[in-house]
Amino acid sequence: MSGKLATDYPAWSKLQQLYDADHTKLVLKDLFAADPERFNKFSRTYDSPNKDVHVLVDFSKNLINDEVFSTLIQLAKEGGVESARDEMFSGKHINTSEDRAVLHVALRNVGNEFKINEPGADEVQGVLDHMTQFANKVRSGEWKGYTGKAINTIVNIGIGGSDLGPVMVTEALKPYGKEGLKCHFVSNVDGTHIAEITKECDPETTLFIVASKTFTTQETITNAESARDWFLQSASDKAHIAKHFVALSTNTKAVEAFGIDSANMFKFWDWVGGRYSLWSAIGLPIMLYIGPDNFQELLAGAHEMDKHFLETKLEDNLPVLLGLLGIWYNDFYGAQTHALLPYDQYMHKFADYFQQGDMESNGKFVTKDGRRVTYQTGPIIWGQSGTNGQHAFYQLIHQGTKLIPADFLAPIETQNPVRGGVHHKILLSNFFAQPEALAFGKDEETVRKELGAQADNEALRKSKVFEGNRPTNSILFQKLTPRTLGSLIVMYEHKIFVQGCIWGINSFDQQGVELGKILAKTVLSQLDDAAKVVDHDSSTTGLIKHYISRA
Ligand SMILES: O=P(O)(O)OC[C@H]1O[C@@H](O)[C@@H](O)[C@@H](O)[C@@H]1O
Repeated sequence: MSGKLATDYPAWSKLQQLYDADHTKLVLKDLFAADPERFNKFSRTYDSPNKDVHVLVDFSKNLINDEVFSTLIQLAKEGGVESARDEMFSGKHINTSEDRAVLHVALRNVGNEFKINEPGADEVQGVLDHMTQFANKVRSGEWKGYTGKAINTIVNIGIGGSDLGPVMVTEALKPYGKEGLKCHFVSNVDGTHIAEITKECDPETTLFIVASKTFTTQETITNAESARDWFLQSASDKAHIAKHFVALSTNTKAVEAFGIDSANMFKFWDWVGGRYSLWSAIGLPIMLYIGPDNFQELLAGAHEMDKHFLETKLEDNLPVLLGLLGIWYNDFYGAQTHALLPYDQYMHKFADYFQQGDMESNGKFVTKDGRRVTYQTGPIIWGQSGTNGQHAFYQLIHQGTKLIPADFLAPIETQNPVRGGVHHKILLSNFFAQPEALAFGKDEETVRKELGAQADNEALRKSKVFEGNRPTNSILFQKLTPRTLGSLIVMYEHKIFVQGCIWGINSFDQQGVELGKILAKTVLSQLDDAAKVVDHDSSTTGLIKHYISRA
């Protein structure tokens, strides 16, 4: 990356000029009327080499014209997206603050197509084999618990990147999950989480997966210790831990100190960021649930999208296009948020997953060379599955005062063609209608006609107007298979990369999560005695003392 500010690029200045001069003219109704080819011009299809992943990205309902589009592409060129991408794939230490390579692409390097020399990259297949052997044993019932029974419940204990990926993917790929195998996820340090989950578990048939890159995360270690206590209440003998606890980590010493046999540790490497780790050993709960073959499909779909990102020219490159469009709204229109709206119930955790993926990556105010940015960086990511969102927050997207660019995602084929597919047709009709309504709205004249005798009621009339011109991407994919999901996740991963590159920030550290952790440690040491509560402001002191006085 160049160490430049985004504002240094001529294309950035040109985009500002285009926005200032033209944004009032970028009216979707007019742009579509003026160009019958707009859909063809501003949409792209992606087909995987063997055609089993198909994705259509329609970005024609964005507030762009030819000039804005070509200037955005120019921005990607000037911003060095291509060279930064090549540096990432080659293993250069682009995570500069931690002096690390960023090689999640090495975790799904199916067929070893990319030549990667980073230490550890040659161990990826060995760990996958280890995971596969283990998953096969558990899934077949060969792996026995301490009383000789097979495992029927897995509990992943992890947080952040060691939780959200496996949660999202196991939910998304439920149709591929092993029947009779229950998957639970404990993340929150709130004792309620582990207490409620263990109520649903039988110690004789439960496998705990302690997932932590560092193996020092307070929440995870606390939950793992509580799970171990709960388990030993029944199993008594510590020797039984080996059959019921495995670890996913980069920290062998800490895993052994916890009492987990290193033979039951699945390793990964410091060049795997937490929020990019579901492809690594962190994916073990996914593999246990959907099986090694489907996990391999997930990796294959991811790898194919990596290749697309690496080899496709910028104008046709899906992550690049999504990234640039996001910058247009984030930095020129002043949009604060971006909504992810999957019309597939199985993807109900998709927005949660990319909240971490995007916001922990690009929520940064200094550039890689330590300068404060003078522009907006990462957007607030939010959303939920359609059609639920429509009956909750779409009011604000349609008629609120904020611009909320949104991605609509939907499968052409449903996994559940209930009553001959009637549900899916209704679902998809909403998927098509909402972006149409957002783009074209409803003007006052139309409302007046519809209202008839009531049209003179001005307040009523105005309340029914939809201004429209609200931008969306519509992303249609064939079916939510493991391979397709792998491709979709990676499309968004690299979108985040493209944006971080242009903003000149390090998308791969997360210093912003540290301060709160340190302060919490200090507070924890003071919570049992009011006399110990020192060195805080009066608000924090008051709150802690109030708690102590009533606890
Ligand atoms: O996997 P471990 O090390 O427990 O970290 C879990 C999570 O911790 C948070 O503080 C963040 O830094 C996340 O990026 C990370 O995924």
